[in-house]
Amino acid sequence: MATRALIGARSRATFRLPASRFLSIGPISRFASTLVIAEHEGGSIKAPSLSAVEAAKSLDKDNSISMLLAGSGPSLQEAAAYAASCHPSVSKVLVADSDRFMHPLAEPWARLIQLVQQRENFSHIVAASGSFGKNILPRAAALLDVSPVTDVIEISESTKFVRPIYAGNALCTVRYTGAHPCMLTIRSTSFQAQPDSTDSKAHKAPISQVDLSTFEEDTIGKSQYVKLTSQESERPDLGNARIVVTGGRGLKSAENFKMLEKLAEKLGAAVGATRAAVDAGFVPNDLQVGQTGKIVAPELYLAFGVSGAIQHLAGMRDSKVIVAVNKDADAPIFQVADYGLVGDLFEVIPELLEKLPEKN
Ligand SMILES: Cc1cc2nc3c(=O)[nH]c(=O)nc-3n(C[C@H](O)[C@H](O)[C@H](O)COP(=O)(O)OP(=O)(O)OC[C@H]3O[C@@H](n4cnc5c(N)ncnc54)[C@H](O)[C@@H]3O)c2cc1C
Repeated sequence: MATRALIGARSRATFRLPASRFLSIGPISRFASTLVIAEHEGGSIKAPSLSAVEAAKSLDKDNSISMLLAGSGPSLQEAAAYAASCHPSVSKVLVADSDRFMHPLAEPWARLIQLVQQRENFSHIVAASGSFGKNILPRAAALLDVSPVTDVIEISESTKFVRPIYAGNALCTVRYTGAHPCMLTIRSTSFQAQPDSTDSKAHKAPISQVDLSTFEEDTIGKSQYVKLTSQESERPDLGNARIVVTGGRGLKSAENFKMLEKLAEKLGAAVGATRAAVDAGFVPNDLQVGQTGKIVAPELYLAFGVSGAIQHLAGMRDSKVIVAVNKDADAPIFQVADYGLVGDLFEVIPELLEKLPEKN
């Protein structure tokens, strides 16, 4: 192997700013009753929505948590049955069954949230901060005339939240003093659902159908569902993977990314990429990690040929262990890495592939 140096100086300091007022219209006064907007697939609730329930739990110890599911067909009913027993803190499952909600378009979903809120008057509405929640929640907030608090990573009181600002370089504490409902998107990596909280045997919440007879179509909605393009892969989902193997511009081509895919297969890991790698067309943009991509916090994050720009760090700096391989000893990624290897990735990856056993 060529000469390499191991360096490992981790400094992931973030500044904490004092609490600031987010809005000042009038305080939320009563106990929390929270609506969690849930995303479902294949008859079960997606993991980030379970994290949203976990976050809702921290709003108030007496919080009553309802989950809203929408869609149509047998998979919706299956998901509703799953939702009823997916988490002991869910006290009710609301189901909106209509072809309008077949696809996650913001317009009909936002109208649905407005309708449900007008009837149930929840104190809080929470969704995970993925593309689903980020698409729907702000529009619903506009219809309800409130300002959402986004990307919450910590809840200390029912109206006091911590969220990252300046691409994750500072943490800001905000107090929501607006009108009902207080609407939040939460980072699922900060509210991991506990394994024992998904015990399906002990708990069954009641399921009720949302009456859609007064549902108003959004007449100004301009988006249209065209098609879903998704990659068939046995690798874990990037957002929830325990190990993430990320490649940057240093990989140089789409062809070279295949090495990284092999490594991910051996490690049972998800593949991630920097924006530069995505922009260069090496991989599709759903693999992008960072400020404008996915936020991940796996147990192990391996970065190959990644410089460590702040916009990339914003998406992975909370990973438990960070390993970086870069030929430039001054690359900023080494400032957040627990283990750093100064070396050529075109030597390191083949050597790793050779030494790691095949996955059973
Ligand atoms: C508003 C905004 C939002 C952004 N959002 C994101 C985001 O979400 N995610 C994101 O990633 N970026 C984002 N960016 C872009 C970001 O600023 C950087 O440009 C990008 O992260 C750089 O990607 P990179 O590290 O792959 O490329 P580079 O910065 O070009 O780094 C490539 C690295 O590879 C190393 N290298 C080269 N060859 C080898 C080799 N053979 N072996 C080992 N190492 C090698 C080099 O030393 C270098 O450090 C955003 C930028 C802006 C302005």
